[in-house]
Amino acid sequence: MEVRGLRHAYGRRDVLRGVDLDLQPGRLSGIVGENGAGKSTLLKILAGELRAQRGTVRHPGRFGYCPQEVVLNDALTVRQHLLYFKAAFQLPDLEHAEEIMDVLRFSGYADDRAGVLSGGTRQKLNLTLALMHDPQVLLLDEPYQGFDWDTYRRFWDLAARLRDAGRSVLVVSHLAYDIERLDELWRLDCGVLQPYETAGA
Ligand SMILES: Nc1ncnc2c1ncn2[C@@H]1O[C@H](COP(=O)(O)OP(=O)(O)OP(=O)(O)O)[C@@H](O)[C@H]1O
Repeated sequence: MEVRGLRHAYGRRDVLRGVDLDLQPGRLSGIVGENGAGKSTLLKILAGELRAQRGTVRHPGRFGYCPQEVVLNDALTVRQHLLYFKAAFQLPDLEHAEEIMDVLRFSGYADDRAGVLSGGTRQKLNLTLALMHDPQVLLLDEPYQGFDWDTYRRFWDLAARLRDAGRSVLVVSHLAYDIERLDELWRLDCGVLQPYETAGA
């Protein structure tokens, strides 16, 4: 994915002031920034959910987007969500989705309605829906929010496996935990991306 010169403002509030970013296959990348720095705005633009006022986003293939806010239908079961997305992604089966559910340890919830799931389990479903079509580029906005420690570690193992399989994985967070797991890390500060090290953190 190649991003050049992204600029975006909400009214008079400049949020992105010229963001350039290259996401390479087989790289696990991170972006950190304070609350309100513009991380979700950037990911929404990369995912095509929001149109930037200036700049370009180019990507060669399919991508997966895990938004910060979980978008589920409370009346549908976990399995019904998977079937809905299977149809949308035109997948032959749910094999990959079931593997991810197994890694995240929530296969036992397949017949539960989303409305009764715990926050962490809703997030597991959110992440599974973003990954189940095996996208080449993964855009993950605070993907481990609500995860317990064990699930958090499993998430990173999964992210590393996807990277090793040649996917581009971008993880956005307000906290720079576990930065040694990343191949590269930027800080979104004052509307531009800086290498994390040069930010002096
Ligand atoms: N739809 C909107 N209309 C107006 N302002 C917005 C809108 N969405 C975001 N903002 C503002 O833009 C700024 C960046 O918001 P954004 O959600 O991108 O930040 P963030 O880095 O993801 O924050 P957090 O870490 O708290 O999730 C904030 O000041 C926010 O209030």
